[in-house]
Amino acid sequence: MDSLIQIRRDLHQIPELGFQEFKTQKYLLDKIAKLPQQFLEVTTWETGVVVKISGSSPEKTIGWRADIDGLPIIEETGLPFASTHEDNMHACGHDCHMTIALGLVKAFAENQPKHNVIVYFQPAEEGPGGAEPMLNWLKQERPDLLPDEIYALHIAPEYPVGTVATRAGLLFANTSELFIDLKGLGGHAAYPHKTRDMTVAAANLVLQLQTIISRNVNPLDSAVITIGKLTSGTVQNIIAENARLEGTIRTLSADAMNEVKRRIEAVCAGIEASFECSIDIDYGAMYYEVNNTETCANNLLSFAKSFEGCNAVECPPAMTGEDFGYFLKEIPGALFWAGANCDHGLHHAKLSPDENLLAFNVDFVEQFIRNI
Ligand SMILES: CC(=O)N[C@@H](CCC[C@H](N)C(=O)O)C(=O)O
Repeated sequence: MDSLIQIRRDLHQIPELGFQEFKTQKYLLDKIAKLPQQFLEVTTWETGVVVKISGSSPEKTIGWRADIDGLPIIEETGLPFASTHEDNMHACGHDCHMTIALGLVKAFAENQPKHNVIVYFQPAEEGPGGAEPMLNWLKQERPDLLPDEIYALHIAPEYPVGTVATRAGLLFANTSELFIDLKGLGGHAAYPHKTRDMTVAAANLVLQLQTIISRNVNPLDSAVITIGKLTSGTVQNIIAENARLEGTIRTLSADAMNEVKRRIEAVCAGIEASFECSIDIDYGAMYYEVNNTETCANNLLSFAKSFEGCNAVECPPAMTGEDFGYFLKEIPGALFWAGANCDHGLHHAKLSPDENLLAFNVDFVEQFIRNI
C-alpha cells in the first residue's frame, strides 16, 4: 500500500457528496484488494465499504467507523493535491478519517487481531445521513456484521497532533437541517406597494430566528440556529417573489430540539401574517446526539493517558453533529477528537490538517483495539 500521506492526498483530490462516493468507493476497494486477504471479508453497501477482519480467538467484535463524503465547498488551500472536483472539498477531514481506517485494515490484515474487527467506511455523514440507513441494513440483512462495541474519531483543528479528546456521555449535539421557502409576489422595483417582497421578509425572518436562541432557550441550556445560505430574487430591479433560507439547528437535548422547532414554526407564522406571504418549512435530515458510553469513553481516555506521546484531554461537549450518534444509540462505544493542528477550522475552504495525525492515529487506534 502507498504511504498514508499519499493515500490521504489521493482521496483529498476526489471529494464526493453523500451517496455519490463512487470514485472514493472504488479507490478504497482497490487499496483493500492489494492487502493480504487471508483474514478479510469485504462487503459493499450503497457507496460504502465494510471490511471484516477475523480475529484469532475472538470473544467479541470491535467496530471502527470512518465517514467518506466531502462537502460542497470550493477549495482555497492552493495545495498541489487540492480537489480536482471543482465544487467539492474534503473540508471536514473525511480524507484523513478514511486514510486512518485504511491504515487500520492494513495493520490488522498483516497482523491478525485477537478479536474480530469490522471497519465501516460510511457514506453521507454531512448529509443526508448514512449511519442510520447503514445500521438498518446491518440489522436487517447482515447482523453478522454488527459489532459489540464501536469507535470513531473526528479530526480537531484546534488541538495539536497526538491529542485524543473525548468525554463520557454527551459529546456532540442533536442536529436538524432547516430549509425555509418563502413565497410572496414579485414585480417592478419601482412599485413595492404592488408586491410582497420576499427579500425583506427573509431578512426579517433571519433576525427573528436568532431571538429563539436569545429569548426562548433557557440560558443555562444551549442551542444554535445557523442560516448558512440565503437566496432570494432574480435580478437587481425586480422585487423578489421567492426566498429560501438553508440552515441547521443544534441542541443538547431532544426536548430542546422540539421546543426550538415549535418556536421556528410560530415565528414563520408571524412572518406569513406580517408580510402576507406563504412559508414552507422542511427539516431535512436529523442526527441523533453523539452520546459516548461511559465505560468505553473512560477506557479510551485511560488508554490515551498511558499511550506514549498522547495528549489525553477530557473535553466539553460541542454543538457539532455526527450521524455516528445513531450507532452509539444502539451499540456501546465512543467517538474522540483527534488533534489536527491547523489554522483553519472544520468546513473552511482553507482547512489543511497536519498530516502527522495519520500515522499517530493509526498506531493509537490499532493499539487501543488490540488492548480491548
Ligand atoms: C462533524 C460535522 O461537521 N458534522 C456536520 C453534520 C451535519 C449534519 C447536517 N447536515 C446538518 O447540517 O444539520 C456538522 O455540520 O456538524
